[in-house]
Amino acid sequence: MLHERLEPIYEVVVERNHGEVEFHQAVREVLESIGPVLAKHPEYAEHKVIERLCEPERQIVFRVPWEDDRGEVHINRGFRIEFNSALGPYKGGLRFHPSVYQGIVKFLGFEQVFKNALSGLPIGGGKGGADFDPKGRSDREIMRFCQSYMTELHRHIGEYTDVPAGDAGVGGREIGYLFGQYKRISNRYESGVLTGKELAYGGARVRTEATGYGCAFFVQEMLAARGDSFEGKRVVVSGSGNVAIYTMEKVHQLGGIVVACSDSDGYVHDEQGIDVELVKQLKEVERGRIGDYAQRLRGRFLRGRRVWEVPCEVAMPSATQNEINGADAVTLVRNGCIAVGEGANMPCTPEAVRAFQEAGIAFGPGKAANAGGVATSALEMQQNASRDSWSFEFSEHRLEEIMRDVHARCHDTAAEYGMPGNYVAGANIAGFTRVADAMLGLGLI
Ligand SMILES: NC(=O)C1=CN([C@@H]2O[C@H](COP(=O)(O)OP(=O)(O)OC[C@H]3O[C@@H](n4cnc5c(N)ncnc54)[C@H](OP(=O)(O)O)[C@@H]3O)[C@@H](O)[C@H]2O)C=CC1
Ligand SMILES: O=C(O)CCC(=O)C(=O)O
Repeated sequence: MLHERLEPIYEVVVERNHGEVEFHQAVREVLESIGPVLAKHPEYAEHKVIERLCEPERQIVFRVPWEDDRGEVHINRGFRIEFNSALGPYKGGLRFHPSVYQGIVKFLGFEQVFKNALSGLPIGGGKGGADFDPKGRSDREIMRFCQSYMTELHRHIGEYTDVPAGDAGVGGREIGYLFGQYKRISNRYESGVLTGKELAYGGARVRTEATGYGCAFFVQEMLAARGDSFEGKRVVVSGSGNVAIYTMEKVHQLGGIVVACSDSDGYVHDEQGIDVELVKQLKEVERGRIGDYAQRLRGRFLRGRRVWEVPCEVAMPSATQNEINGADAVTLVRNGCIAVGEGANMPCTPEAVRAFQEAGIAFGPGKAANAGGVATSALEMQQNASRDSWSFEFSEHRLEEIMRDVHARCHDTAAEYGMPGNYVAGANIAGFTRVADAMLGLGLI
């Protein structure tokens, strides 16, 4: 249910952003949480802060022409949504996936605004991408696509303006090609213009691991708040990309056992515990399919099946939006799940979130649980600005501290507003109030 002042705002969002259902979903979830804030802070409504927050500051849509290895020309559509810069330069990743359209980029940008606020760091929110499918493309094709994409994007970004990074389909290889093209056409070695770079050209240690490690740290905090830990827990992780791989690695270090992971073909089930080095080899080096895991080592590959049918105590969705529906959530709860940490952005449908909350399990929403990636990107910006390079140990320690703070902010805010244990409300309210206060201070812009 929405607060009476928020229902008309939501209706306008739906009308003005026709058909962008993922964006509507993300807005509704935040609006459902912030009703109690309006009672305490009428100034937010008076200055139309919420209406302003729902409208991106700038939306860029552009043509990306490129040529494949056979000489055929392709045209993709590129996006960058510069959502809110009240707290700092727009910050957020680029997604290359055929499903990308305005509504996906907008939902991701909107989530990013609150996530970045929650991190406590000086970064605004933005997101971008293209409806380009990198699967099966050669390195040269990826390079040509990235160069064409950056040929337009370069005029919109900068260390003090907008700092993109990776997201699904965009990792170190793509960031390298994007940075190379930016450097060439701007004639500036502006390290802080992109994050997620390789160490050889201004990258930061732990950025590759940060989203997954951070999510494991967040779940560890939620379990500790209930007097529990990862020790001996069966864990299911979806996906087998960047977030999933480093979630699995850290869960194992913290004493849990990841028994299943997936890709869009199906899932692999390994009761002895997923061998993360093999997944790295299959996915990061060979850019292959998770189905090969069982043939190479052990376990079973179940094609076309849903990974959430595997019994576990902790579920960590790390693939894509809306990948756990209401029925999956009921199955997880029935099978003994006690905690969920969202590594992906908005992987649980509203029905799934409701089922988890009604069952009283610890539920960490993405804008809190996966904030470690963007937070470590902000640390990369800090190192670039000071021409410094921190050790792995120091960087990981900073990440762990940040995730502990994010957890505390959500936990304490939920309690302050009379909803103890509700991390969704805590994350939305804490993120919202930090951005809203900055927007009030900056005047009507
Ligand atoms: N990278 C980062 O730093 C951050 C990422 N995120 C979020 O985490 C999620 C994953 O990102 P990331 O790991 O970087 O992306 P990657 O592209 O590295 O990996 C995505 C993984 O998810 C799998 N996948 C995609 N769709 C499905 C599906 N429908 N069912 C099962 N598996 C699927 C992919 O499989 P396949 O290869 O078959 O497509 C792949 O294994 C996204 O929601 C992203 O927005 C959030 C914060 C930061
Ligand atoms: O590191 C970044 O700037 C972006 C990370 C990201 O895209 C996300 O948090 O969803």
